[in-house]
Amino acid sequence: MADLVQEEQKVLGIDEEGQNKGTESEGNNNNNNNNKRTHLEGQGEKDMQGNPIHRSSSRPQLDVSKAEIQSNVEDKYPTILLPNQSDDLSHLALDIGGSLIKLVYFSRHEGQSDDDKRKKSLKERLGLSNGNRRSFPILGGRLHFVKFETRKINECLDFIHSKQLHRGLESRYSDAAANENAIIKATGGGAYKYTDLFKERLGVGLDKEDEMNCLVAGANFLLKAIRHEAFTHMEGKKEFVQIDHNDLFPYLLVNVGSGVSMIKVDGDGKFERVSGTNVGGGTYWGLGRLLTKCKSFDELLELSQKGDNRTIDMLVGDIYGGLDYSKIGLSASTIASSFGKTISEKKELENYRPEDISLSLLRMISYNIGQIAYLNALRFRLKRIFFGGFFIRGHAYTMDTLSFAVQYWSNGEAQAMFLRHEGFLGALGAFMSYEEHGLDDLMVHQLVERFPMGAPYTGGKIHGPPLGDLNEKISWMEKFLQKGTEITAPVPTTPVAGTTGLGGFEVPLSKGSALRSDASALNVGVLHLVPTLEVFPLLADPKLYEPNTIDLADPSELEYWLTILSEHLPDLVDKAVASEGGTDDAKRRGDAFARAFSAHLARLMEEPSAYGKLGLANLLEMREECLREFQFVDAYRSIKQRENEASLAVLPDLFVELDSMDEETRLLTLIEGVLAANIFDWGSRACVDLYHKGTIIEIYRMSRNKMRRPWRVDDFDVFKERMLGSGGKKKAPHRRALLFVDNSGADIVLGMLPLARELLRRGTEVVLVANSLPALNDVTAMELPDIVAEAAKHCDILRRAAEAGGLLVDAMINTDSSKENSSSVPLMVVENGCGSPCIDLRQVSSELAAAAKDADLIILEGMGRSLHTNLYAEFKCDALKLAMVKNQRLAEKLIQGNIYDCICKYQPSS
Ligand SMILES: CC(C)(COP(=O)(O)O)[C@@H](O)C(=O)NCCC(=O)O
Ligand SMILES: [Mn+2]
Repeated sequence: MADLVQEEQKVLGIDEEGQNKGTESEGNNNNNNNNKRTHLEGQGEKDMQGNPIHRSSSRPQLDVSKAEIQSNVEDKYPTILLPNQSDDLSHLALDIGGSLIKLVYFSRHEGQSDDDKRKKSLKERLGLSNGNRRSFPILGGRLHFVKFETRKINECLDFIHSKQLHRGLESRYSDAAANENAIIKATGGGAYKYTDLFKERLGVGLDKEDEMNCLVAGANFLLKAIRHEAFTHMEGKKEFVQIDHNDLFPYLLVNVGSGVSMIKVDGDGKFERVSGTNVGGGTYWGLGRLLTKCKSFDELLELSQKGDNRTIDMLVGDIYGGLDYSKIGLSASTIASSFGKTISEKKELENYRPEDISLSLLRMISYNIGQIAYLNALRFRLKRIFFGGFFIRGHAYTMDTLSFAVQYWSNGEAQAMFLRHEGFLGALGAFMSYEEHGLDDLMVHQLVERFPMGAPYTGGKIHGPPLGDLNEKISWMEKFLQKGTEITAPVPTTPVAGTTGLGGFEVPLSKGSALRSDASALNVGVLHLVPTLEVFPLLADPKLYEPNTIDLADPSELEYWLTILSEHLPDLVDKAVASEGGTDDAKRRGDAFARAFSAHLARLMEEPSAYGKLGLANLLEMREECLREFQFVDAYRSIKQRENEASLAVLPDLFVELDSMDEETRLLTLIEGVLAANIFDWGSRACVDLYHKGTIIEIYRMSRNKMRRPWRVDDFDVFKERMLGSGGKKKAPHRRALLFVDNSGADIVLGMLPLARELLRRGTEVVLVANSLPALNDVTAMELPDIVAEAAKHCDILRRAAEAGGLLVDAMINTDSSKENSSSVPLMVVENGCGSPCIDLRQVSSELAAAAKDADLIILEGMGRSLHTNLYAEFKCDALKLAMVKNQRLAEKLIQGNIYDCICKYQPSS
């Protein structure tokens, strides 16, 4: 296959037009639902200008038209869908501290689309029952994390009001009209201090929740529900840690606020404050302010970054004439006495640099806290210490100092850890105290964190109200062109020529400069709660499963892939804009998308762990999500259509050719066909270049002709033996095969469908597993029934199987068919629950999980699903991984081969 590169030159004639045709702009249908909100009336309540608001009831106004119970009859607590409910119902909780107000709010977005109905009826027909799946009190939604400075509390109130977050919080059980009963759960001192203000401005009361309770509830939720929430921080290096939920308790939670609380946590709601110290964040800030004249805590912290504490602290070396005190294990650089050097010198405060003072103070307080924390861990035999509280603030030096202290005093036995959402522990805990949200039951696989534009500026930093609707986002991105570096955010710093696309990403000016003192701060995304997601049941051991093959913690890998994604951008933007009819609105959105995605790339370049532990799969998904955020629904739709049509036109010939072969030759030809057709990949730079040089069919033929065995990874013979038997001995066919399909066009039509047909012919049920949402040119579960229906016109096997599987009903060809009256094993389609070129099998759709129950063969196809992710995954059943490697670096790294080499990796169930 390697000489395909030379072969490219010979192929002529394709152009990549088409993506502009047949598509219409869907316009910029902003979802600014706030405007649609029903008018509420009430007595005595005031709006933001102080005018009375009239409300008809204390409850949120729901549009219950077409309400439907969504569950099986046997479900005890059925969920009720309100398809016409126009806006989110929200829960809001607050942690009002001395310097920051933290908000956690929940928004619900769910409706039953036609596709949901299709899936439901398909599942019923195929008997894919919900099994023992529970029903959920929440339908799914999003948890948002936002911060405001307490001194700007009015901004916070405006934000709550503009998003109407205080509505829908009234008791859901009572019809009482009195809005005075409306409450928001709140913790922190400000919950007491600002009660009247909230009542006056928003007409709601603050229901105070105990701070300690909230901290623990928040920490427990995060540690159990969020993957890689915790991280260690040593010598400037973050490492995310996966904590086993069954081995979480007990732990020590050290909350470093103004003072310090040390809490031994033994379980949910089970904790005890075992110690504390009055020397904490308030001490640092108070002393620091007096000694340095700094105006803010952040300013003081920033100063410390440029400090040298040796001018202030007395070191062991100062006492021992530059030598270590090795007898008791103290090096010359160990601090013997914080601020000790100042006694012997005849200097006044003005003679010391504020930077050095700040650093000495920081080290003094952090070491002290670290040491007391360690002693308490020792006292109760706790091996993990989690630090949180406003003093930490993701500040690298503080974390390093605390870690060093714990490591030093415990001789490496205990470990200091930090939490990505540490600033939100209290608010989250207050949120958890609402009883009816059902959040405490959520599990890791039901949560997906996403980083929309706006999240970096709300969750991670204080920037006032986040960007709400699309138009706001676009104009905000446009402002960067004018404002450039003035805005403290991870954005490209220079305007880019051309209408669409950015040529590359630019890293904001250096770390530690005035521009960004928070370079190492972590972003907190929006948590999507998807109760229907499940762990793929056929994973051999979910605990050992790691989807990503490439480790982006390796800086050279990260740089390579960020650069690749950046280079792809202009082309992707062109496709996206064309897919929306090339209108001015689409161009504007395209530009904004390019800037937004470049900003993410730049942020990652600057701080690789800014978004937590990311693999290549996450990066590729982030690109798709970013497109969706700017309302590019399906950038490759016309390319997909065109390639489907071209491939379907030659499919009958392929069937004839295959049917003339003996079983063995046919199986080989089929696998060759899958590998060859995987070349149609619009996500690969090399392949896209190739498409300029030939028609779809020419490229497919050429690729087929080059499919000489042995492939770079070639387990075909073992697979063949399982399929066809050996030495005259036949083997029972597989019961059910799950085929994880990849691209549209030749890949699905000339590759995977013929393979599915062969399995069906042998009596194996086939489930085609496709994306729930578009990603590059991948075929989606929505698109598949039509493609199958078209293919079935030329093939009885497919037709009968598709009828048996209910697919032709979906494609509206034969509405009378059912499983019972067909003699064939069924061909089915299920969605996989994702919208990315890769697949993380820890989070798949419930349909797929249900379909997997009876499966004894899985076939993963394509680079995204079987190379970038899952190459090393092990399964409980037979697994075949098929892909063409369409990237030179990856080929060299993973299979010591070349671009266009193929893998056919077969792993029989053990
Ligand atoms: C995005 C992809 C994983 C899609 O591959 P597929 O799963 O369709 O085989 C792949 O095209 C890819 O890794 N592209 C980026 C690298 C490159 O342009 O070479
Ligand atoms: Mn693909």
